[in-house]
Amino acid sequence: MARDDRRFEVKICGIRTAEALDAALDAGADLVGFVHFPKSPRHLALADAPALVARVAGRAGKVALLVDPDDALLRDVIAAVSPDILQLHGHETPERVADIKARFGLPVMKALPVARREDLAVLPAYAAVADRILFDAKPDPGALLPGGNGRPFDWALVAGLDVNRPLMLSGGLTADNVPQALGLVRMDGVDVSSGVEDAPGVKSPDKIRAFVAAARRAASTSSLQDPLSKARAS
Ligand SMILES: O=C(O)c1ccccc1N[C@@H]1O[C@H](COP(=O)(O)O)[C@@H](O)[C@H]1O
Repeated sequence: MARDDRRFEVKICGIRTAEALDAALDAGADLVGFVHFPKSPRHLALADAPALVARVAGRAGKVALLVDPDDALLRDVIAAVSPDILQLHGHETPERVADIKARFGLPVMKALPVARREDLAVLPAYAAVADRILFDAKPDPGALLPGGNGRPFDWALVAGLDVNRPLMLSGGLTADNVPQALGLVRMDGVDVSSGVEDAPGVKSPDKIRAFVAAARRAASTSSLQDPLSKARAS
């Protein structure tokens, strides 16, 4: 599908409470993310997942976020969350991404950590097997979390990419900076966790509403911009 025909998607990630979920759904988020990673302050225990995700009731796509999961964990998370998309946010190789897709029959969004242009060398290999690509800031070596650090990267690095897959931007996005980000790069969607929180793991309904509105406004003008893409094409 050509990029212009795709709906711009807003994802609110790291949801653990009914209040946050309802805020995301009422604000019109397209995707809601549930983190299964015990080191994260946004970790959603499998036992708590079914009751929470039942509230989604088809109003948004459900994304299960995992970090280097083995097959047993994937099976358990899929049973508890019934996700529409698996988000792989670890060091999964392209071969493992293809293997997970084949085994579990769900679309996969692969997160790629970005700090420098060289980090994008792996993009073609992942774009060949993943259904979507998510760009996130590369964490510092030894960081506790591979994502969800509330940290932006140089968005210009992902401007003007020619990839036949939906691309999402994440990493330190907020209602305040998402217009600037989408003014610089054209993306198929944005993903946020820390930027809609009052404290790590504590979502703010007000910030969720503000982010969804700001992202939608910015996306509606972004397709006219992407100055770096235009400069590269000419
Ligand atoms: O949110 C987490 O705790 C998390 C844990 C492990 C891997 C990824 C995680 N979050 C994802 O990271 C990006 C950026 O988040 P932020 O907005 O900078 O906080 C986003 O895709 C989250 O889904």
